[in-house]
Amino acid sequence: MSIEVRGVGKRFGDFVALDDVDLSVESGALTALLGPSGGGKSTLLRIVAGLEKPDTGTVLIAGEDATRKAPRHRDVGFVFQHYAAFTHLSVYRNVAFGLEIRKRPKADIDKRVRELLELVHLEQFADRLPAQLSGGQRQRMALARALAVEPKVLLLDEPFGALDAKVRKELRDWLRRLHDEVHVTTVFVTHDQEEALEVSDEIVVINNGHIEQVGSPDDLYDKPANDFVMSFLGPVTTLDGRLVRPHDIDVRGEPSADAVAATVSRVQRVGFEIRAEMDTPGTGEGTWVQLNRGQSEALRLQEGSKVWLTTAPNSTSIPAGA
Ligand SMILES: Nc1ncnc2c1ncn2[C@@H]1O[C@H](COP(=O)(O)OP(=O)(O)OP(=O)(O)O)[C@@H](O)[C@H]1O
Repeated sequence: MSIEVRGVGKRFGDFVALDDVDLSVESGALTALLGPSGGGKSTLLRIVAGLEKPDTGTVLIAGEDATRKAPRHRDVGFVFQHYAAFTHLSVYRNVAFGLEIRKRPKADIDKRVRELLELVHLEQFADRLPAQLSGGQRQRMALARALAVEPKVLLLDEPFGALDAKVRKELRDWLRRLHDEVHVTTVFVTHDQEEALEVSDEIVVINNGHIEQVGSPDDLYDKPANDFVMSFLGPVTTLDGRLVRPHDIDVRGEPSADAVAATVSRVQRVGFEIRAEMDTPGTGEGTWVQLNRGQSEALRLQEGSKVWLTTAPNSTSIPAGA
């Protein structure tokens, strides 16, 4: 079901957490709210969930005005980072909880819980207590519990935030596959650009209570609206007054008309890549370039090498300070 946020503002005292935010989330999409800490992502998610009241504006869920509805009347499921499971109830009973309080027939509850445990790959852990699960398994249980009551919308606040890098990666692949199976409109908060780029259909970049840009991962990466979005989505450097990705700079050993002359000031190997820092006397700011080992060896790059830099054809660049 679609979500429409119109003119939403929220202050905490004098502090403006959200400033006149408009957002449309398409039915069935997997959308990331991405941005730095304190930007307003969680506040926006909590307003959609009904856990926080906006000062101004409206929230529509599936076309209906939900602004004044209590969370339990919004048909949303949510999962937060520090998910509070019922510690004394089994995994099965945790997932069944929402259905039990809605007094669904026992046989229906059993069927639904078994289906969900299978979906989240926890069928063999039905009788365990939450404390006997790993962090990743607990998050999957939380998702099964949120999905149990068939919400129209699933809201996830940093769902994998507290987990180590490998488990996060597994869970986000799994979330993508799960979403492809169940297609529930899902919005998740993350400050991790890789997580957003990898998993979502659409990314909403939020900073300082404003939406900076909304688009597909490719749109945002290839056509950033401003230097904030460009910098937030991946590494950047400057060349000739423009912001450019360091792997989009071509390094040549010979001068050419459009190239900027530079001197290598430092060469550093980081795993499979080579990072070369450059002094570009004509243009002020230093530039750094990402190369692979073959490229670096072919150019015999070392401190003091004279090189010429251009941006690769079809690469993304925007004026610095846009
Ligand atoms: N209940 C509150 N009272 C006062 N200030 C608040 C409250 N909730 C949030 N804020 C402030 O509003 C701003 C936005 O917070 P929010 O949690 O939405 O940011 P976020 O983008 O989700 O950040 P993070 O990634 O750190 O969770 C922050 O500066 C925060 O300190």
